[in-house]
Amino acid sequence: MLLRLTDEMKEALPIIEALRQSGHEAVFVGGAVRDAVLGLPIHDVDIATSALPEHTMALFPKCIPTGLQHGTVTVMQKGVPYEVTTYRVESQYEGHRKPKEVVFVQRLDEDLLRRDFTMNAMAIQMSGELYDPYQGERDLREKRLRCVGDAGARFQEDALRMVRAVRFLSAYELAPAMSVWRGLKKHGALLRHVAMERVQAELDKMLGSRSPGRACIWLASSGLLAFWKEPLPEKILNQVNEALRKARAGSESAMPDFSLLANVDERWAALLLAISCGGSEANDILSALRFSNKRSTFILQLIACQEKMESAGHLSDHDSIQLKRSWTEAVLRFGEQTARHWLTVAGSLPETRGSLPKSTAIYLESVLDEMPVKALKKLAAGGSDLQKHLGLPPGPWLSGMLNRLLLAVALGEAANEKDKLLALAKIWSEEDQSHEP
Ligand SMILES: Nc1ccn([C@@H]2O[C@H](COP(=O)(O)OP(=O)(O)OP(=O)(O)O)[C@@H](O)[C@H]2O)c(=O)n1
Repeated sequence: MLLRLTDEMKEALPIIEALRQSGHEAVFVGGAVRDAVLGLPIHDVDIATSALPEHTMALFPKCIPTGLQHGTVTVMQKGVPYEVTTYRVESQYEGHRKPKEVVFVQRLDEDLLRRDFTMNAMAIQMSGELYDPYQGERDLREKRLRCVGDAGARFQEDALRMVRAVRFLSAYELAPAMSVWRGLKKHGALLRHVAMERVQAELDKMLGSRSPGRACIWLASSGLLAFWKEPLPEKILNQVNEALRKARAGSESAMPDFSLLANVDERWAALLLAISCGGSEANDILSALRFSNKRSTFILQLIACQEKMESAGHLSDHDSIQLKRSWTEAVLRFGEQTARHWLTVAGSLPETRGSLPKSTAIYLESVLDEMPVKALKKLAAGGSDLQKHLGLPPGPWLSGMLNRLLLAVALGEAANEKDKLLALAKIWSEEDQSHEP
């Protein structure tokens, strides 16, 4: 079968030509080949070669030995990095305590044989000819996910492949070959040996793909969630499985509308909310998955913002003063950017999980646009102005007073002028003192 090389592959042709001129084989492999066969946009172009890493390095002045023990050299071509990996096989699985050994080989079909799925075990020559010894193209045409050779052996070699299977099933709308499904059910527990960082990266790709809702449902039916290295508390695991089981039974309407969310962390927040996780359950899941502080803070803030807005009620009642007040407090607490992200997330939620009606989102957006101040640093009076004016030493009262003034200005109940704010603070502080016992 002859394919048209994609533009990204054409850009990488000089690397293949140079390797071939020095007497080595070199071909395109991996996900780019799979996506090119499907006519989908391709991401990273990977190259496999019969050349040993030291030969590849000697050929290209601009290269980085990114994974020499695995035979991988990153070659820079017009500022773009390409992974060039020597044909290799791995020693057979002998239990997780024994590290696998990489052995370089001379033949492409041997290299393809060690790969996970038939659709990932194809190669494209520089002529555009497809090399497909394990019928990956036929499996793709027939919408089937099949392992290269024995599924159990492939999953034992690398248990993360079971999570990859779930991603591929959903992203490419495939059905698992019987052997793949049996393999998933039989070897799920091996996932306990996989570092959570790798699981997280795979789940990120899943959630970032075209059909995260379907992926979640596959994930639940595969049973893989029970076998994380960092296990989820039983209660949360049951809750997640139950929510995903409902989503499966009630079709995708129990899932967020992920197509509205471009950002993967917005998708995480929407998913966690859709499966009824509050802040503390979400925190447990994100820390088990080793999310960075920055990412989990953002996701947890989106969840906290939803909880705050839901507790205000009236999400469909624009005239509610309480709604405007809660929204203003939320913007000041979580910051303008997070509040805007929340509007998108809340609009994507299923109706059963407090979805934000479009008309309310438009109203809240206009409130936000017109808010006179959105952060403390924009307040016309600062902490030292207040201390001086009220003649009080610094203390916890100060931040309370500043936030009270900020809210009044943000709600349009006070002007953002220093003299007026100081006068207001004086009145409030006198009132507070008169109420003290
Ligand atoms: N656990 C794994 C990971 C990768 N591969 C092989 O290495 C290739 C490249 O892997 P990677 O870049 O991680 O994934 P892709 O298949 O390219 O998919 P995507 O780009 O969507 O992540 C895969 O196509 C597959 O042939 C494998 O056999 N087993």
